[in-house]
Amino acid sequence: MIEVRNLTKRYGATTAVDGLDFRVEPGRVTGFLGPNGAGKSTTLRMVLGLDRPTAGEALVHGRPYAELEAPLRRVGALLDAHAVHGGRTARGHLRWLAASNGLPRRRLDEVLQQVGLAEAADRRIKGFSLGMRQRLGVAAALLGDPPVLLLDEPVNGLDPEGIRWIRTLLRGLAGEGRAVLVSSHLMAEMALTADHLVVVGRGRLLADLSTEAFLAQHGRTRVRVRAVDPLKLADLLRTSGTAAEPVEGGAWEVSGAAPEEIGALAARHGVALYELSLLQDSLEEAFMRMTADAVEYRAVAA
Ligand SMILES: Nc1ncnc2c1ncn2[C@@H]1O[C@H](COP(=O)(O)OP(=O)(O)OP(=O)(O)O)[C@@H](O)[C@H]1O
Repeated sequence: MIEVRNLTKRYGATTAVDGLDFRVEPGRVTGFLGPNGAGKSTTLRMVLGLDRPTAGEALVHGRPYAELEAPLRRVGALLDAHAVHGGRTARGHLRWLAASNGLPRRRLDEVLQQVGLAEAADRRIKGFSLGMRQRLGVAAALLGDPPVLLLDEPVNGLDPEGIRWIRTLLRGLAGEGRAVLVSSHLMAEMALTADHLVVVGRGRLLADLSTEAFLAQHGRTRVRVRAVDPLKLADLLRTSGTAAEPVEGGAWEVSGAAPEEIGALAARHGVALYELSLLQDSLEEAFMRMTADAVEYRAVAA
């Protein structure tokens, strides 16, 4: 388990992480989300002992990372897929990591197989595509068979098949009871992968709840309705007291009413419908709405 308590990091006048508190529980994938500059990477670096907190603490299995014995057996991490020696082969890179952590040699072939790099094991990393480097980074994270995994943007550079592979892998690892923390900007992907979300903005905690609860709290639902006679429908909606907005193609989007209510209303007034459907915000839309005030850099309209 990862536990972050009042975690704070200041760089001069910039407060990158501002009193964060959250836990990453075993048995689920926790998505770590936030706009650019929100403090995600800084937090992950502090969890891994690569940066020292200005205040507060980040604990893995109840201890700071630096105090863990054989850390690769306790927590696996993928931070920067480029931070590898290009002159080494994939197997050479993993062999060096395994030796420095006292891990058995048989793990090399197991993880190379698991990430789909068995064929490329003896090629030099400098010839690897970004996707292959990501896979190698995942292999390194899995090498010690750790109960905690921490991955910063693991799907960067992966093609659709690779993205699907990461999703299945992470869900499988959580299914085995591991604690998985994964940061990503790809909301559609997070909606499919993460059971739980920790959302940060300007270094502060904005939300810590299940993906389902996040969507229920921050996503809107509307009813899309389209009738044979658009003018009749418009009149009906206007007099019904619902909040309705016209959209393209003569359709309307109604908020604050269920499809059943709109359908029954239309039937009572003899308005034949072509379409009646419930629209739910995607995780991306819900996320954009909740973080709108916490975006550090945004395009300003000229
Ligand atoms: N070494 C550093 N020195 C000074 N400021 C830093 C340093 N590292 C990060 N920052 C600042 O801290 C803030 C948080 O940065 P961080 O990289 O943690 O955000 P992030 O959420 O990971 O962003 P992104 O999604 O863009 O990767 C930013 O304002 C950044 O400029």
